[in-house]
Amino acid sequence: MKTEDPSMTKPHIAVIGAGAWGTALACATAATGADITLWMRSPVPPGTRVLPRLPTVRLPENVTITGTFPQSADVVLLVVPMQTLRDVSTRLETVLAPSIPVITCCKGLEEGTSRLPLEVLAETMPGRPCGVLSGPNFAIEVARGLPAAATLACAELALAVQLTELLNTSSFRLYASDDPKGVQLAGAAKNVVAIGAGITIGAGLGENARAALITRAVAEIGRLAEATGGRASTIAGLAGMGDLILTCTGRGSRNYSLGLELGEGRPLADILAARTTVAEGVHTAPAMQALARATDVSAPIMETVTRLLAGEFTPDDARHLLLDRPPTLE
Ligand SMILES: NC(=O)C1=CN([C@@H]2O[C@H](COP(=O)(O)OP(=O)(O)OC[C@H]3O[C@@H](n4cnc5c(N)ncnc54)[C@H](O)[C@@H]3O)[C@@H](O)[C@H]2O)C=CC1
Ligand SMILES: O=C(CO)COP(=O)(O)O
Repeated sequence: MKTEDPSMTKPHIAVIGAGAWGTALACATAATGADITLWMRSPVPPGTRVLPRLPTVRLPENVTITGTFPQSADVVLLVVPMQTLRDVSTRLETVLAPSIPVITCCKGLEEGTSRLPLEVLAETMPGRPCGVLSGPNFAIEVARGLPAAATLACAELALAVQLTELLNTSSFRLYASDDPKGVQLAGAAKNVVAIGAGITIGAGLGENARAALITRAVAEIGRLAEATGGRASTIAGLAGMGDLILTCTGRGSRNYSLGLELGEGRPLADILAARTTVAEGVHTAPAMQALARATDVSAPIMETVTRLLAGEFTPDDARHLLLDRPPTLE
C-alpha cells in the first residue's frame, strides 16, 4: 500500500474575502500550484467558478470556495475592505492556529482610529506573524495573469522573504521589504491622492496639475510615513510611486473615477449610492487628515481632499489642491 510522503504535501494558501482583489489573488496564487481556499461571506451555488466581482474570470481548478474560516494554512491573505478588517480578523482569530502568518492586502486606514491595517491586527491577532502586500495591481489584470509586481513587507525581513518565495509566480512578481509601516501608509494614502487626481481632471484643471499633484504627494506621503515609523524611501517603490502612477491615471481605479465624478460636480452621496464596490479613499481621507494633525505633519493634499469630500470645498475650489500655498523650496 502506498503511503503519502508528508514532505510532498502541497502548500495551502487561504484567501479571506472574494471581492475583486481576493478573487484576483486566488487566481494569481493558484499559479504556484498550491491548494487555494477562497473564503466568501455570501454563499454561492455548488459548482460556481465565476464570482460576481470579476465576472469575466474563471477560477482555476485548484481554488476551492468556502464559507468556513480556515483553522490552518501555510499563509492567510486577508482581502476585505479596510473598515471591516477589525471585525473579520477578530472572528478569524478565534479559529486560526496562532502560528499561521497573516498578510493584509487592505489599502486604507481605519476610520475613527487612524490605525494602519497591521496596527488593527496587532490588537485583534496579538503575537501572530503578520505582513502586508501592496503595489500597483488592478485586480482584473492580475486575475488574467498579466504581468504585475507588488511589495510584501514584514517587520522581520526573513519572514517577508519566506512569504515572497511561497507566493511569487512568473507573472506576479513579489519584492520583500522590512518596512511594513511605509508600505501600508503608501497603499492607504494613494487612494486619497487618486481621488484628488480625479477631481483635478474632472474639474478641468489639466494634466500638468495632476502631474504636480502626484509628485507633491510623494513628498507628503514620505513625511507621513516617517511620522508613523516608516521610511520615506519606501514611497519611491511599488507601493508608493508605482501605485500612485497606476491609480492616479487609470480609469479602472474606483478612487480615481470617484474623484472624476466629484470634479465634474456630482454630489458624493449620489456617486456612492450608484456603487457597490469599495472606494477606500473616502474613508481613509479623514483618517489620514486626523493622523497628519496628530503627528503635526504638513499634509495639504490629505487635508484638501478630506474637505472636498466633506463638502467644505466645491469642485470649483479644486485649485486649493495645489495653488493656495505660498511658494516654497522643492
Ligand atoms: N480591486 C483592486 O484592484 C485592489 C484592491 N485592493 C484592496 O483590497 C481591499 C478589498 O478590495 P476589493 O476586493 O477590490 O473590494 P470589493 O468591493 O470588490 O469587494 C469587497 C468584498 O468584501 C466583502 N465584504 C464587505 N463587507 C464585509 C464584511 N463586513 N465582512 C466580510 N466581508 C465583507 C464583500 O462581500 C466583497 O466580497 C481594499 O482595501 C482595496 O483597497 C488592493 C489592490 C487592488
Ligand atoms: O489598489 C488598486 C490598484 O493598485 C485599486 O485601486 P482602486 O481601489 O482605486 O480601484
